[in-house]
Amino acid sequence: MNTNSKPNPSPLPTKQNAEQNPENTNYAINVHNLNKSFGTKHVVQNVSIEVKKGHITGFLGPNGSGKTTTLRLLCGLLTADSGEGKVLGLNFRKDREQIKRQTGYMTQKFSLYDDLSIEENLVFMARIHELPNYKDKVNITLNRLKLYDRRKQLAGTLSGGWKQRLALATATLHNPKLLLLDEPTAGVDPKARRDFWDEIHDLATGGLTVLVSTHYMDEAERCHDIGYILNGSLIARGSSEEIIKQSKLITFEAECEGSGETIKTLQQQDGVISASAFGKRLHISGLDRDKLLKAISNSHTDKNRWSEVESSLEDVFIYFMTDKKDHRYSE
Ligand SMILES: Nc1ncnc2c1ncn2[C@@H]1O[C@H](COP(=O)(O)OP(=O)(O)OP(=O)(O)O)[C@@H](O)[C@H]1O
Repeated sequence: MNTNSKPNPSPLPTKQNAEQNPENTNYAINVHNLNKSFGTKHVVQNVSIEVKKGHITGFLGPNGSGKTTTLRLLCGLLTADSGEGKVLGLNFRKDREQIKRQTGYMTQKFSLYDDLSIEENLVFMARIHELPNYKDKVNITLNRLKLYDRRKQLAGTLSGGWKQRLALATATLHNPKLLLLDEPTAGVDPKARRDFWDEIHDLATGGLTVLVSTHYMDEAERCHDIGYILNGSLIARGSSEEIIKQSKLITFEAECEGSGETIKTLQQQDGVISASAFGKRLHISGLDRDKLLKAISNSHTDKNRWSEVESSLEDVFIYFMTDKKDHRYSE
């Protein structure tokens, strides 16, 4: 299956309704028709997004689809070419400085000073934010993120998980109302990722609104809502369950080891959007049940081993990335 080209499919229904009123104070973000170009490249195209206060929204999409640019536009780090609306109750184009002050931003590279200790990194950040009583705030943050015992350790000597924890500490030290996380768990182990997400949920329960860009399905499932961006357009928006349902994707699974040949045969069948092996299971997805059943019978696998299962978020995202236009969003 050729997945190299990435066309823009027609948008799926998004969660847009009367609640979009920019004055609605339940929303931390309520921005419409956001556009941004770099030279001739239209990187963010008419993106409209609303995020409730205290919600965690995940942005997914292929590399270069515009996730980071969208995050940066929303928090005032980049200027939009056009668009309107409010972020944290402020005009997102005119009040960028105020929005930035109330935003925490954690990048994939963690932006730490390796030659400073954990505590010195936090003190430095506190001074940048001109925080009053900064020593108290640093101590509270050290304790909250369980960094106190290591506070004298140089950041450059920390493992990936501890660096991530320190980066989260520096991004939240000033008690922001909005937290942006750009692929925050790339390269950290599963335990550190889990602890990180527990902390993010605690912060959200306390009212912090979180936007996170990620390539991980399990992280997407931990978000309250997801936005899928393809070629600069927001093509799907909702909870993971809603996105799976909206896609109308049908998936069959078989308990058998799939040889490369079987998978190849399945991939070439009419109506098959994706076919792949997961350990001892084969998985095929498409939009037309009859065509999928025909593909199964053409694949020389035991028909009785196949059963229809609920599509996963990963199945749906692979579907969004395929170039088989004839399969898209057919009723
Ligand atoms: N400052 C810039 N100047 C020119 N082009 C840029 C700039 N920032 C981003 N781009 C381009 O805009 C497009 C979208 O980039 P962006 O970083 O938003 O994508 P992304 O979805 O976050 O990608 P990834 O998953 O790889 O991080 C890419 O083609 C990128 O090269």
